[in-house]
Amino acid sequence: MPAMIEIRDLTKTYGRVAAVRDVTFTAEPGRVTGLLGLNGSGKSTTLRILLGLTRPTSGTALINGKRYRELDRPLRHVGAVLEQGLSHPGQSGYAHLVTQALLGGIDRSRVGPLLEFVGLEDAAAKRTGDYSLGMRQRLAVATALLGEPNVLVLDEPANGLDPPGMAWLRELLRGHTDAGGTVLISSHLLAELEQVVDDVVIIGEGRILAAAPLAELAGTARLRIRGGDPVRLAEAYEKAGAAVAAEDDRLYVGGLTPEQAGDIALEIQVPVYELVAEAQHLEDIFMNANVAGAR
Ligand SMILES: Nc1ncnc2c1ncn2[C@@H]1O[C@H](COP(=O)(O)OP(=O)(O)OP(=O)(O)O)[C@@H](O)[C@H]1O
Repeated sequence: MPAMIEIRDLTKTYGRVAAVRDVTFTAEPGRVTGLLGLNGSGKSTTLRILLGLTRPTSGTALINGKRYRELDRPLRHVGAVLEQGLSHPGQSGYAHLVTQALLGGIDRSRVGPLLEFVGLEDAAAKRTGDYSLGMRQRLAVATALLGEPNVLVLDEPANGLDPPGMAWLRELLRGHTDAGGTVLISSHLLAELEQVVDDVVIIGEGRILAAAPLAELAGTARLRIRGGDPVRLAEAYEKAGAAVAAEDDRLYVGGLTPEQAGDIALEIQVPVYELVAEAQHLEDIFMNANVAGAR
């Protein structure tokens, strides 16, 4: 079976607070899926349910077709890097990995090569309490890879990584998906994520605001239009099914090609002074989704 993550109709309420509401999305094999949201939007809750650390109020979160608790030898299916970090600061990186290997029923012979793989071979004997934040992230990634899982789940892995560390992580994740693995990564660092994700899931106040391939979201360039009668232009574009936002004397129009927008202006006899197709960055996509979600 291909490695994948399937979240369906997931809801989690804490008393009267709905941390996650009716969340549905999939993270597919061979692709890096980014789960994006502001603080408190429900990212961690979704990931914690996926990893069997929190019970959902309703709905399902499956890894390779099963709930985490139903997985036989879960570390062989899924490796996770969560925010809370490592438990024992007095242990060396090597000892930490050996302990985790033993707990997970994994041969300790994997530890040496893994330390090398994440670039910690020279720090293997050092106490993890003396590790830098970046080194701790590398060790957390090594821990996640212990069972050679085909699914990787990373909660805010970019925190604490410097630019070379980020480049290292990007390459590692790309290698994982090139080999057919699945990666789900949560973050609010949009510029960093933009360089690594294939698919984007935007979550706000516990709800999915957008879910699509990045290329599709970024490719739907919006048009910036300045014309003689913005009000009539906006009406005509909306009638044609476009999403229109006005700012000063400019309109931002989504869902039309430049040709369509020009033809419509000609039809209603409104002159156009400026018409620009703007490519969207992940940051714009994210902000637009949150603005639309708040309406
Ligand atoms: N154990 C809990 N008890 C009560 N409320 C909770 C609990 N865990 C999360 N929440 C609430 O659920 C909402 C979503 O929290 P969650 O941690 O999933 O967000 P997040 O997107 O991961 O944010 P962050 O980036 O800050 O970690 C928040 O309003 C939070 O206060």
